[in-house]
Amino acid sequence: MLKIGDIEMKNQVVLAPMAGVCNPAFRLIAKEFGTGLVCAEMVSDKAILNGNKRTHEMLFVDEREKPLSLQIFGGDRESLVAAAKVVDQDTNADIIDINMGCPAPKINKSDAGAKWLLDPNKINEMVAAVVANVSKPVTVKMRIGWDSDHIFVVDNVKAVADAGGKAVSVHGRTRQQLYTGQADWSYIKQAKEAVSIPVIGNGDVVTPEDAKRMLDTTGCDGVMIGRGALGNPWMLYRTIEFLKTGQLLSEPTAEEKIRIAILHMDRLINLKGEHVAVREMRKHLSWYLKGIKGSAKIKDSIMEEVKRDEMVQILHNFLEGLPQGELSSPGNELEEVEQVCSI
Ligand SMILES: Cc1cc2nc3c(=O)[nH]c(=O)nc-3n(C[C@H](O)[C@H](O)[C@H](O)COP(=O)(O)O)c2cc1C
Repeated sequence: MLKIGDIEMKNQVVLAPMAGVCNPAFRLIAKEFGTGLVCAEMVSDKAILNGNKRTHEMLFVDEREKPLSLQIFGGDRESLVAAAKVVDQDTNADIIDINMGCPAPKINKSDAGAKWLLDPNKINEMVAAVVANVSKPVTVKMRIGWDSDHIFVVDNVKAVADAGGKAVSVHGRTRQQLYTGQADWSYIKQAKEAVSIPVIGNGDVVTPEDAKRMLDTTGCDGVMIGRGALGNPWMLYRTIEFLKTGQLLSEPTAEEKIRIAILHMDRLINLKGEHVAVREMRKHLSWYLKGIKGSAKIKDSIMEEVKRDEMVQILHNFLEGLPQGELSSPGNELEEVEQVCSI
């Protein structure tokens, strides 16, 4: 089981933090699909300290999302500690996570994200300073290293553990790799063997079988899923069920995908208003529709749509035009979904 500090997750499946994706609308869906721990998108320490309205919204945590991990990033110890204190005292988050994996040049230029990976001593001092100033458990999410010549993952996870960090997530790629190549899970195994705090493995888990293979081959305590869950929160509950029972549930029907996509859009509208939400939803809809035969022909109209009701109409018209077989496949997955999730 996955336990971080005193917080026990109900399973080992973790939704990865994803900027532009992991807001309360999607996190809640992931939670309703059974996910043990959901992570919020990263928030800048400076933005937290400046306290603008948008950042304040990013710190909002719905009671139903708990346990939830809220991730902050920054390159300066003082401001990271100060931002962590705000998250500790003023938010409903359960865990404070520090980003040490972001490869964006703009972020690395200010010594934040993956830049930390070059110096285990700095990591140790910074994590210790955050831990000393907050009461919530502190965790770190990192890549294995900066580039193939600077892979300090073992020293870095030890630095986190020695500083009082309560868990570490390891994405099996270097900063230089960005998202290319394949995540190297052997480093996740090395990390797990180096520390006694929980290690959450991450990188290229796109099927329930991948998740089991990662747990079995690395010995990690939890499995973090990012891109595999985009437009596909079923991946999360199918993984949970597969790990629990060994049973591989069938994929959702087109009808089910569209039902959840509309629920996602409506929650996003509640959160951000129709103007922003419908535009933001375009990318999600293209993910939800992936793999549904014939969906390419509505992609253009979705990309241009600005109104919720018209978007729903496009989706319903598309569904009506689908042959019966596309609506319900042989497995009774609608029933399976209802059993597993509460929506
Ligand atoms: C759209 C997107 C946004 C991301 N944003 C964050 C983020 O805010 N914080 C973070 O630590 N990682 C972020 N990541 C990295 C993921 O958390 C994860 O480490 C990476 O996608 C590898 O896992 P995967 O193969 O399961 O996708 C992001 C990834 C994607 C695709």
